[in-house]
Amino acid sequence: MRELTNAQQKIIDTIKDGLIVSCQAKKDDPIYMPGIITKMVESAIWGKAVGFRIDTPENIKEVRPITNLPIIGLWKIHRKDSPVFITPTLEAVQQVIEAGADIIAVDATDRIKSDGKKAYEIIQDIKVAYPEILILADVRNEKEAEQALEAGAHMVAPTLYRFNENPKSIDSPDFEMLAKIVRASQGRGFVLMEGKINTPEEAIESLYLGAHAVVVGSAITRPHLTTLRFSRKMNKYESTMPLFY
Ligand SMILES: CC(=O)N[C@H](C=O)[C@@H](O)[C@H](O)[C@H](O)COP(=O)(O)O
Repeated sequence: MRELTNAQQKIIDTIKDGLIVSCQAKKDDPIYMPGIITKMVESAIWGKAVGFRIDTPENIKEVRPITNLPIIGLWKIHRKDSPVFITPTLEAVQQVIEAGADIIAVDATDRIKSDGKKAYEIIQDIKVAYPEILILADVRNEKEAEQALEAGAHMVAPTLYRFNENPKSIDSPDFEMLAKIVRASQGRGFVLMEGKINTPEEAIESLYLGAHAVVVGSAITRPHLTTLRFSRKMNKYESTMPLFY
C-alpha cells in the first residue's frame, strides 16, 4: 500500500464503511432545476452520507461551501471520437480540482482516448501535476483495476463495468466483479463499490465483499430512473434502462 499524507488518510478514514451519494442531474433531466445539486447534497447530509460524487466544476463549486465532507469530483465530457467520458483530459482534471474536489475520478480503462493514449495513462500525468490529490480510477474489470493501481491510483471502482465491448444497460450490480477487484487490489489500494447499488442490503453486501465504501447514485438522486426501474418490471421489460445517465 502506498504512503498517504495525513490529509489523504483523513479522507480515507472519513469514508470508511460509509455511503457516498452521487448527486448528479443533467440539464435535460426532468428533475433538473438550478440549485438541485445543492438540495441533493443537503438531503444526503441529512441522511448521514459520508461523502459525495459530483459532476462538473460548476456543481462542485456550488456545493463546496456547504460541506467539509469528501467530494469525489469528475467531469463527464462525451466526444464522438472516443468512448472515454469521465474526466478525460488533464485540463478537465485541473478544473475539477480547482473547483474543490478532494478526490479526482477518472476513466482508467484501457480504452483509447481522442489523443490516441489509453485512458489510464492520465493517472501518471495527474501524479506529476497534482501529487497531493487522491485519485479514484473508474474501471471495468480486475485487470484494469490492477493496471490503474500500478499507475498510481489510490482507489478503484467498477463504475464502468457495463461499458465493455457491447455496452449493456444492465440494471444490477456485479458482485462477482467486485470480489475479483478486491482480490486484485489487496495491499495496493482501496476499492469503492459503485454502479447500480439499489438497496441498503446491496450496500452491506459490498462492504462484506471488501469494499471500503459504497457509492450510490440513481437509486437515491434520480427519481425518474427509480420510477423506470419499477415500471419496466411491471410492464414485463418493455422499456429498457438507458445506458448513459
Ligand atoms: C456510468 C456512469 O456514468 N456513472 C456516473 C459516474 O459518475 C454516474 O452517473 C452514476 O450515478 C454513479 O456512477 C453511481 O452509479 P449508480 O447511479 O448506478 O448508483
